[in-house]
Amino acid sequence: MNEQALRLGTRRSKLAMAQSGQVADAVSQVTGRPVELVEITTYGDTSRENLAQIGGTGVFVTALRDALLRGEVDFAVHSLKDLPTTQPDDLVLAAVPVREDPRDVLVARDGLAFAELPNGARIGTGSPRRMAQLNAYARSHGMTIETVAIRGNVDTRIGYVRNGELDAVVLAAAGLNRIGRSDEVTDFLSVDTVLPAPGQGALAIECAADNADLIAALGELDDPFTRAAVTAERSLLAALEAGCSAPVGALADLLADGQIVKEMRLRGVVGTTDGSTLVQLSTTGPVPETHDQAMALGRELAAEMLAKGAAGLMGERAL
Ligand SMILES: NCc1[nH]cc(CCC(=O)O)c1CC(=O)O
Repeated sequence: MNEQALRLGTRRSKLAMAQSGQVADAVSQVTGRPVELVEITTYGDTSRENLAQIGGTGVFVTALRDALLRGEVDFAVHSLKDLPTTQPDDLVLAAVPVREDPRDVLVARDGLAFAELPNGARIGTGSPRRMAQLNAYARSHGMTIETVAIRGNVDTRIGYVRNGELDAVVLAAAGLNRIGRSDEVTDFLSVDTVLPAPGQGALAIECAADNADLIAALGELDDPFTRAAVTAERSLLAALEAGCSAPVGALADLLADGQIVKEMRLRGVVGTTDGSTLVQLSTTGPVPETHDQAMALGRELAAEMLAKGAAGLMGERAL
């Protein structure tokens, strides 16, 4: 047994440390080698600028990828929804483990559910996708809400509710689960109301393309269904030519008849942040067995969404 430690490059945010720690344990199990966390600071961590202005969530990923390419670390763990859809040739996603809860959740004052928020409620989120869908829901249900652009880590966001600045914030269930704060959730938003970001709730374990032994070892942590689902979701995002800060939601899941998995369904949404227009479509097909088949499912839905005017809704990048 090779006892040399594997170096895992991670951001130092609480969420990144939590998910890297969990993956480190799993990698240790399958490789029999100790895993050492190497902290790397990214521009996205230090900048207080609006995410859309500094080039979207890719800013979190670049520094980790640079460390991988320089050989300073052996592998890295990313939130899949923060990964740009183009994969560099010299890096591979060696594993996409089983996805966590993909839903968005509400953390509101006084334990309120979304439908219980009073008129005029101020809801914080930095995500145009969440704004578009929350505003669309409010419009069609006779609610008035105000979506407020916020940034910061999970603690900062929840802090806006605790200090009374906002009535609620919207976060990903997976992130709260991973840092052990799921008890803060006051409402799980149905994916029929708010479709999550492509890849939300899933992690990607990335390493250098020439590291065949490590790729093979990490592959044991791969879940083929999660990989097929997130591949289809990200293919949709790429085919819409939307960036990671675009108002695009996507979720693929398996349709089963009893115990027997029949098909994969892919749902997609794109809208204006004020919620006045949403294009929301779904398609189903055989469960993809190859990367190309998963990509094709995403492209197919993108073509249908573009035919319904999706492109015109993505002009507004920021906020
Ligand atoms: N946008 C930042 C981000 N990237 C990944 C997660 C955690 C959830 C996940 O892994 O999908 C979060 C926090 C959030 O959106 O609340």
